[in-house]
Amino acid sequence: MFKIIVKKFGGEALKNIENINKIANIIKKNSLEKKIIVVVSAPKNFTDLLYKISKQNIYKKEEKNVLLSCGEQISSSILSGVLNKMKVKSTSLQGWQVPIFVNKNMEIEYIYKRKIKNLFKKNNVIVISGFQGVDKKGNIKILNRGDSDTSAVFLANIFKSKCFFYKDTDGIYQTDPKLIKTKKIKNIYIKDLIEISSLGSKILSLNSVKKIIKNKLTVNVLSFKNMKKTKIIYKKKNNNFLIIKEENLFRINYLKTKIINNIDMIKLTKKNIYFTTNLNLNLKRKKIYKVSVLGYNIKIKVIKILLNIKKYIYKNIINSLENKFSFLIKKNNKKIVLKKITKIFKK
Ligand SMILES: Nc1ncnc2c1ncn2[C@@H]1O[C@H](COP(=O)(O)OP(=O)(O)O)[C@@H](O)[C@H]1O
Ligand SMILES: N[C@@H](CC(=O)OP(=O)(O)O)C(=O)O
Repeated sequence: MFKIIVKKFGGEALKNIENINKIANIIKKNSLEKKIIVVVSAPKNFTDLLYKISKQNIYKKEEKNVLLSCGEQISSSILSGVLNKMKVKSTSLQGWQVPIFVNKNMEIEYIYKRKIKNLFKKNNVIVISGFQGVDKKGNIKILNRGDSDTSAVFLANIFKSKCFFYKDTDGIYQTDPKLIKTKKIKNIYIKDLIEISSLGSKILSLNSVKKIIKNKLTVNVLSFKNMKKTKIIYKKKNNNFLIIKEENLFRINYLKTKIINNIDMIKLTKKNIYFTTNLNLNLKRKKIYKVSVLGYNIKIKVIKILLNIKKYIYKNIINSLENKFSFLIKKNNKKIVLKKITKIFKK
């Protein structure tokens, strides 16, 4: 059998025709030696818009799924069209055409290989819509937010192929490089990616990281602009990675997460502060961000961080665990807080 590789392109890569041309050139180059499964998500912000539309209470569940999955259909058809125009033999497939079976928990259950294999007899590239599939009754189903990464990883697993995730950043940085200037992390231990993703980080979805680990898949996260990357490693090195993650509580539906429901103030020692408290509901109307600091040996820095950013912390809601430390701030203070923390870790 011919060699297959999987390449996943996200919202950034598909947000305009300039980027689409760029990624089509990357695909074209590789398609000379290998068969390529390309997994796409919706153009940037498109799914957010569809979610807003779907909030109107007029749609049945089946129609909602059709609506929310249509961003990926736009991406896959356009990209396949651009590839064919460049003389790359390509075709597009939606989740139901493959088919990719999705269960009621919005998880991929099974993917049929036959159609993909057959189409590779006449095509070099198959562009598959991520984030979507079909149920046993033939209804279109979607996955969880961010899970077009998971579509890519499942496809890589059934074809035992390598998986490449193309981003607009050239790797994983200490914090979002679009917000402030920070250091790039050269290597990241795969299990640390779980921590990062479970905090709602945008790098790879949590479900996809779990699947990567379970099936020991080879993955790369690289830039579609310059091909630079952060290496994902399977052996733990003594690197003291550090990620500072900020997230808008309302985007990730924070009120549903465990941290908030569990604990009230527990312990305050010289080195560690172990407390958190329930969010009060009027928080809902405020623009509150959760900032999390992740990494080895961060505990000893917690007091220092707190002293530096005390005045920005919102209502002292703090939570510190093994390698994690989180607190809430108001949106306007995001940049200054991130700058202050990165400075502490520079020393
Ligand atoms: N620690 C980080 N390192 C790198 N990028 C980050 C980090 N935190 C947030 N980002 C943001 O994640 C974005 C890429 O993720 P995402 O939007 O999921 O990509 P896509 O959907 O295009 O694949 C980047 O544009 C970057 O601004
Ligand atoms: N479009 C879907 C799926 C996805 O994974 O998107 P992205 O790869 O752009 O994060 C979402 O917004 O959830």
